Amino acid sequence: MGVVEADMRAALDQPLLSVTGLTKRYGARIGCSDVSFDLFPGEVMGIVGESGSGKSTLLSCLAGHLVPDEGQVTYSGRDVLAMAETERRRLSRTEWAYVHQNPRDGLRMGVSAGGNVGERLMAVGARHYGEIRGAAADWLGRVEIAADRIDDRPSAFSGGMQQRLQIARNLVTGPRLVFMDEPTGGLDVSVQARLLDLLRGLVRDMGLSVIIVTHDLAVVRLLADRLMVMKGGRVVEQGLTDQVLDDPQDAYTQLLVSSVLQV
Ligand SMILES: Nc1ncnc2c1ncn2[C@@H]1O[C@H](COP(=O)(O)OP(=O)(O)OP(=O)(O)O)[C@@H](O)[C@H]1O
Repeated sequence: MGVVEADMRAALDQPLLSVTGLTKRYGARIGCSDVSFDLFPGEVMGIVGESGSGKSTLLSCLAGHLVPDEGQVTYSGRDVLAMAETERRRLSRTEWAYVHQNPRDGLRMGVSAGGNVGERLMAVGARHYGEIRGAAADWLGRVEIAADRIDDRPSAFSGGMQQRLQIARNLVTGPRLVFMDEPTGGLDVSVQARLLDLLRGLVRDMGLSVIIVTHDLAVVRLLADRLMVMKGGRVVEQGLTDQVLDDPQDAYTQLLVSSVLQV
């Protein structure tokens, strides 16, 4: 084995994100409690659980939108919670991305579709107008938005198109770690299926590491390598997605899986 290959193997053996004992309280109420897991490069982890189980709180703590009360988060060997705000912001613009459930929260509605994608490149230093527009056009194509819509504002787009635009805006800078909060929530079933297919292709092609929060087990079945089930702020079960869904060990997971099968 060559030195470069050995180095790459060693890097892949290290978790990209390592979380230990993460706890967030809202006064006396528990948001999430004692959450621990490792996420490896190129891995997709799904977080499922009923409403109020702590999924969004956990994702917000991981992405740096909320400060946890206890625990450790290490990204690529760096202590995220000890980072200066400027450094964490830089990570959020470069190596991380965050896809919101509501595209309006992740897009600038008053800026054209091309501008929405292009300004992310400018935020990481791109200056050449022709190249920025070229990259934006390329990314609109990758998320199946017609080239002649590049100058339209997102408010003129359907919900599914807005979500695809939000994904393009997030991925244009080539992040390594993407946080997704119910990315298919609020969309029609047929639109969801198309979006999921697109997401799956992008995740695979770009080798992305993803943490995806959803209440939809079909979404994790399709996208996630590993699955974490939450209830009352705690992780009740985690493991390989197929294993957890086909042979759930925890009583709550069994209920969750069987309730979906009965629908
Ligand atoms: N800003 C807040 N102030 C007080 N309590 C909060 C706040 N945000 C969340 N909580 C509480 O923390 C717990 C976890 O909520 P969280 O929103 O993380 O769950 P969730 O699994 O994401 O739910 P949903 O699927 O409905 O978004 C709940 O008991 C909730 O009431």
